Amino acid sequence: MAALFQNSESLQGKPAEIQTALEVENLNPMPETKTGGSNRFMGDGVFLTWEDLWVTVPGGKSGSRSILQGLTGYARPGELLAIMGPSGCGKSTLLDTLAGRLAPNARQAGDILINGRKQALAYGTSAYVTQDDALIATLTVREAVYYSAQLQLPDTISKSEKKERAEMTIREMGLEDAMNTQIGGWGVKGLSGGQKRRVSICIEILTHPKLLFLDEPTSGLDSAASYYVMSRIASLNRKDGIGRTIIASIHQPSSEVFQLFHNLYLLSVGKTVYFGPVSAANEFFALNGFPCPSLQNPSDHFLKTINKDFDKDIELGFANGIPTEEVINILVKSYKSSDVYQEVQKEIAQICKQDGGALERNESHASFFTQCHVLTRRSFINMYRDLGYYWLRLVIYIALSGALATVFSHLGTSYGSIQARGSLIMFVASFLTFMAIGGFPSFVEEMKVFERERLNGHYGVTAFVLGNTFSGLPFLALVAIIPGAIAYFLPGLHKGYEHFLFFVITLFACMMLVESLMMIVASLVPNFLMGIIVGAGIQGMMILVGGFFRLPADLPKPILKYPLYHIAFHKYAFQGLFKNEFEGLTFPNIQAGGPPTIAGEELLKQTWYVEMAYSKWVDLIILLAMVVFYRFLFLTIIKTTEKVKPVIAKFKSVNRKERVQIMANPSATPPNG
Ligand SMILES: Nc1ncnc2c1ncn2[C@@H]1O[C@H](COP(=O)(O)OP(=O)(O)OP(=O)(O)O)[C@@H](O)[C@H]1O
Repeated sequence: MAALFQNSESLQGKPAEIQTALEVENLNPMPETKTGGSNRFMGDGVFLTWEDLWVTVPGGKSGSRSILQGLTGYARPGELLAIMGPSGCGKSTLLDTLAGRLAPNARQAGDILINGRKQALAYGTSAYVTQDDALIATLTVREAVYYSAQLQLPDTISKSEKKERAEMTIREMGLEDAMNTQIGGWGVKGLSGGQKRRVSICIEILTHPKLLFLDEPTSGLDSAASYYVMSRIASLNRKDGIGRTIIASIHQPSSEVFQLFHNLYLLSVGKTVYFGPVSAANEFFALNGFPCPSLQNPSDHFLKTINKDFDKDIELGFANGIPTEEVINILVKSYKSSDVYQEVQKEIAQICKQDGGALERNESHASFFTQCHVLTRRSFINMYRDLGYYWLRLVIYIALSGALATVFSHLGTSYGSIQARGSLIMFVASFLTFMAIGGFPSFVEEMKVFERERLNGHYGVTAFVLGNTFSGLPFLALVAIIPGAIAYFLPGLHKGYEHFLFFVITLFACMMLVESLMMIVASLVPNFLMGIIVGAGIQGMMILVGGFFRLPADLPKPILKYPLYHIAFHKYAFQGLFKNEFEGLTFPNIQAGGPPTIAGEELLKQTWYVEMAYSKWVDLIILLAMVVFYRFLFLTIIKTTEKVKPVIAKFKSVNRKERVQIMANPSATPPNG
């Protein structure tokens, strides 16, 4: 092995072969790329380096297990780096760590530098095609990519040019025939998994990002489509004369696809088995006693050699009769002592010496107004097409209002109608508003798309919140007016359109409040089931202390003293609706010895202890102010999370003592548990 790695001459011909292949395809006319020769002419490109990178998560006997162990490497402009390894070896974790998107429970240590500087990535500094496709299921391929183009490209580019850029990218990804097909999701069959992958790629390469991460871009694709897609990604390097830095994790590349890559990062159980030129990997394996059989795809051979998941299956046998764990250790050790590794370190030192500039955020260049406008339209179309977002709710609300109208039919103005009116209002203010929780699953899906687009810098948080708010208004109005009219007029609540208007606006405000509350929940608990439970629990508590089930004066002191009673929006909904209903009405009094009639105002004061110091319109204004406050709170939470995450990451770095422990006993904390 030493011969190969001491004599870099032996490596020189191979990139040229690859180069020739690429030039034939006219895809990737990049200059020679060999170990030790960084592309310094790529002045505007991004050099990414990482040294002694560790990632640990809670678990294992010692309380933490290491997913990545001391990884070192670099990615240079104009080059494609392939991260390969068996399933579960840490490929996605490496990409996430490099892209600054490590999971909250993980801790990292080691240096990741951009152009030789420490810089926090994410939120627009790079583009990342994640393993899961977070797309809006109701949009067609054309719409999804075009909306993205409108959000990401500057206002100076005309609409027709944006459309043309979007459609060209779709065609480049081989999706022309699916241009008008809905993406699809649960319940709606749309694109295949491989087609969705390609839509995700389209969206992220529209702006030709300087630093691009792709997590298994070819999963779900056949070998021809994989080659085609990877070729297009490689061809980004030809655009505008700027070299792009592209890092992709990849499973089972065909030999053709494999040759599109310049460097290979081979991982197993979180350790570096090999990092260097693709062309030299074969020799590295051969010199360590694991040569690739002729006629076998080298990438298949590498993965088979370092996959220990099936060691227990004697039938499959081991490479050269050696247990795979041992094979991995041999390769890891051998690599660490190779000249290639020395070259890698020299190269990193060279890169770090350069006075590179900080990587600018690739924030949306569309104006704030354009972002709001496009997001409102996109969200409106999604809400309109997604049956579960509002339409199903409208149907259920109509059915419930019909049931309400039947149960409370012919209310009249008898003494008994006092209690019936109170119960009807209570049902509307609590249960009908509670039902607004029904849009949560659709909202969670929307939040996944937001998370991806936000991290990739497509638009700002404020534009998203405004877009989502404006787009939902017509639907909420519809859900408030139609079922509201059924529940109001059929039983015969307080006559007069002013009273009906107040009833409908209160219902509308309460539903908006529940939606806003669920948005806050979704930003903190981004899990569908947990979110529903948390949201329902909070509302249940608010309903309970809202002043109907227990009269406000009788509520235990802590509930009144502490803010729960005052922040429970049901309090204002109950109060406002009760005032709206009872003020101005009189009822016969059946109690012996009392006056012949009871005024509604008396009932409000003496029976329900409603706060009469202010009018029902004040209650409504408080509700509307709460809507604004809740939306603002949602915005603040997202913005704060963005700022706090990098700070938390700093505090969570793996300390030296832990690293020493892991190194001393690596098998005690295997990345695969
Ligand atoms: N946040 C986390 N908390 C706990 N364990 C984690 C976390 N992230 C990753 N892991 C574990 O680390 C290991 C590596 O995961 P990772 O997703 O990086 O592997 P991978 O090589 O990308 O796998 P695949 O090819 O199957 O996608 C797995 O065992 C996984 O369960």
